[in-house]
Amino acid sequence: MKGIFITIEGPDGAGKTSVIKQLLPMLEETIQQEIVATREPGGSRIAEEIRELILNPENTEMDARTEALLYAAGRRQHLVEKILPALETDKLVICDRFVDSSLAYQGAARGLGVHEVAEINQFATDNLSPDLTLYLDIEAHLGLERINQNKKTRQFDRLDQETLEFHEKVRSAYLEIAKNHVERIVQIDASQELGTVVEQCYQTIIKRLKK
Ligand SMILES: Nc1ncnc2c1ncn2[C@@H]1O[C@H](COP(=O)(O)OP(=O)(O)O)[C@@H](O)[C@H]1O
Ligand SMILES: Cc1cn([C@H]2C[C@H](O)[C@@H](COP(=O)(O)OP(=O)(O)O)O2)c(=O)[nH]c1=O
Repeated sequence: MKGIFITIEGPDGAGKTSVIKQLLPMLEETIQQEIVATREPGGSRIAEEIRELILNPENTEMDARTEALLYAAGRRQHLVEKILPALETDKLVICDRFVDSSLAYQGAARGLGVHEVAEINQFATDNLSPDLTLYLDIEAHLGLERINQNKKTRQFDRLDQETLEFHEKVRSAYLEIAKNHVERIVQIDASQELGTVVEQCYQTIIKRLKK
């Protein structure tokens, strides 16, 4: 498999969606390889249906393990339908969120255990790990402030109902995961101006592609 698998991670409001939007045309201009941009939760028809179920603000009674299993199930379907076929045909796949999100949100913040959630995801992904992960780091309250400022343009989902404390746990878990996987994860300060964050992401990807 010659494709390259890049994931973008970070707390809510870190700027993942905004960064990817600007990054794509920059990459398309400079590299020959075809790019497939996708996102989790979702990214395929069945996985988008699972996304609706997980993020529906009315599903307040959803159990934490059910939530973790649904994310893993959606991930499996998305992987089989979209990511693996792209990698098998040598494409560059850029995915907004992947397993690290489940480790941080369900494993750490929900308290299910990072190790336990890693195990169900190893089953779901058959141990596929990204070649590179850009971790956009931001303090939880800053990410939430960004989202609140732009509430009208963004859908309010079930995880947005969580407390600041929950989002702080997410961020601490990401920092720990990044520290433990320096060979794969590059940490970028997402509190900088958007243009600077995009440029740093771009340079990191180009450096990885030259390897
Ligand atoms: N570097 C930045 N500086 C200031 N605002 C930003 C920056 N990056 C993103 N934003 C704004 O913050 C909000 C959340 O960004 P978004 O890209 O949706 O984040 P995410 O996908 O990580 O949740 C958006 O309104 C976006 O315009
Ligand atoms: C992929 C994934 C996302 N999530 C959460 C993070 C987000 O709060 C929510 C929706 O993800 P997303 O649509 O990426 O939201 P945002 O643009 O705010 O980052 O799902 C998990 O809890 N576990 C996971 O495995």
